[in-house]
Amino acid sequence: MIVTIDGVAASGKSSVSSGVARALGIPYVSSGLLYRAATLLGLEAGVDLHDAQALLALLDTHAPRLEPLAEGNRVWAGERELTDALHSSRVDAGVSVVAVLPELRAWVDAQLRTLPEPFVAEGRDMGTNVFPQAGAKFYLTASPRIRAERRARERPEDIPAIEAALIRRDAKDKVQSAPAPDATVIDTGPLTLEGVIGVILEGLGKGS
Ligand SMILES: Nc1ncnc2c1ncn2[C@@H]1O[C@H](COP(=O)(O)OP(=O)(O)OP(=O)(O)O)[C@@H](O)[C@H]1O
Ligand SMILES: Nc1ccn([C@H]2C[C@H](O)[C@@H](COP(=O)(O)O)O2)c(=O)n1
Repeated sequence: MIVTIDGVAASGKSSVSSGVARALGIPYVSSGLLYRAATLLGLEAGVDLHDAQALLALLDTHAPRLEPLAEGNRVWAGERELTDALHSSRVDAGVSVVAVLPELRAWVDAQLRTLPEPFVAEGRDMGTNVFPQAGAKFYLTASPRIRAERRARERPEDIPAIEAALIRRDAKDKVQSAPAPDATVIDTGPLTLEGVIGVILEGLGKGS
């Protein structure tokens, strides 16, 4: 079984997916971390983030791999753990450039499609492009202000700066971020994290 949870930036995809995965006793898969890993490696090597061939060469050398655990995904490049470095504002600002490159999308999709079921997959195009056959699909939204207020609890920048960056990233990610026609769209704005997880479990017939 595959459950997909897509949505806009900072809409709660990874927190919600982790909660749903733990309730189901299966892993979740954070596809955005692979785009973030490619971005981090590109920034560290000083390559042009528009240069797909240079990025693919780095991915070939460092071979980053996703460890999809229910409590939180980790990314490794050989013995080095990249996870903590993947959510900096620098990576946030560059990742949308990398994520529109067809060659990079093909690389991420190929990694994801090797993973053994069952799992919850979160990202932008899990329900549309990568796993169109998924048994259940959800799509999370919330206003930019609410998302910025939530994110401000974990970043040093102030709410207006985070909100502006989220609006910019939404625009850049728009092409690959449309909800699947058969996805249940959830406005998380008025809901707590536990509330969103509860709505999804209810939708899966696993509610309490
Ligand atoms: N319904 C909610 N109510 C309150 N806080 C929430 C809710 N959903 C998520 N959060 C909080 O919002 C922040 C962003 O959530 P999270 O990192 O899961 O989003 P994301 O969509 O995976 O982000 P990104 O697109 O940047 O990877 C976290 O601090 C999380 O705890
Ligand atoms: N399936 C996906 C997952 C992610 N992306 C892009 C869009 C984001 O800007 C970036 C990081 O994702 P996040 O950690 O914010 O979920 O990667 C995508 O295009 N497709």
